[in-house]
Amino acid sequence: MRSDQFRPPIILASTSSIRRQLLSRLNVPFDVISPEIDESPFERENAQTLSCRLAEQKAATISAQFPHALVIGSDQVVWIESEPHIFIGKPLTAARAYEQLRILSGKLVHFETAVNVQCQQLNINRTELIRFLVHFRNLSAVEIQRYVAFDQPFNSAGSIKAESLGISLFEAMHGEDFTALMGLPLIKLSQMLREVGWQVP
Ligand SMILES: Nc1nc2c(ncn2[C@H]2C[C@H](O)[C@@H](COP(=O)(O)OP(=O)(O)OP(=O)(O)O)O2)c(=O)[nH]1
Repeated sequence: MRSDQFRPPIILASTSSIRRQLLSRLNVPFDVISPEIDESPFERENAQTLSCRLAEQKAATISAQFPHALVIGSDQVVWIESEPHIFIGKPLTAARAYEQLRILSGKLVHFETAVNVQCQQLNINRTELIRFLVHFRNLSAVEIQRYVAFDQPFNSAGSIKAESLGISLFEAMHGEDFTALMGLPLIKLSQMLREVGWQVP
């Protein structure tokens, strides 16, 4: 699509404040509408399939109501290298954040972040999955307590805010896009938006 053609309005299908902050970095106008979907995994569903399916479902829920809009959905699934069928969600409380970080201490942890962009009217529907790997340090109980009290990562899958003090919990990290670790892969999303005619930058 040429960049001077009709550009559908953008809707971010999310309840996540960090996703809203991240999308704002791309300097495109957008609205935010929360999708109410069941995020439970299917029987024997792996992390990559789950992440892509939920990102698509979130966007589809909003796209059905606004077929003319370009809807963005995203989902992140976190799992430990040694236990691929146990998914780590958002802790929601300090106690569960503390518990999660005790489990993640010293482990190799995968953050699978999918992003879906769809527009019914323009017959667009594309999903990309960006993987990010974090090797957590061996964390003491006191370090975990101090961290949880400081960052209060209750709405972050895996109980970390990597852009904040969470980075001090890492031994190493590997991935092509740090914003994918934070919850919305902006390098890939920028490319997807350009391909449907949005000028980013
Ligand atoms: N601030 C921050 N948030 C993170 C980080 N890593 C993950 N998150 C957040 C992004 C998402 O809001 C959340 C991952 O959970 P979900 O993918 O289920 O999204 P959530 O339910 O929060 O929002 P949504 O499904 O989009 O309405 O964790 C991080 O390093 N920093």
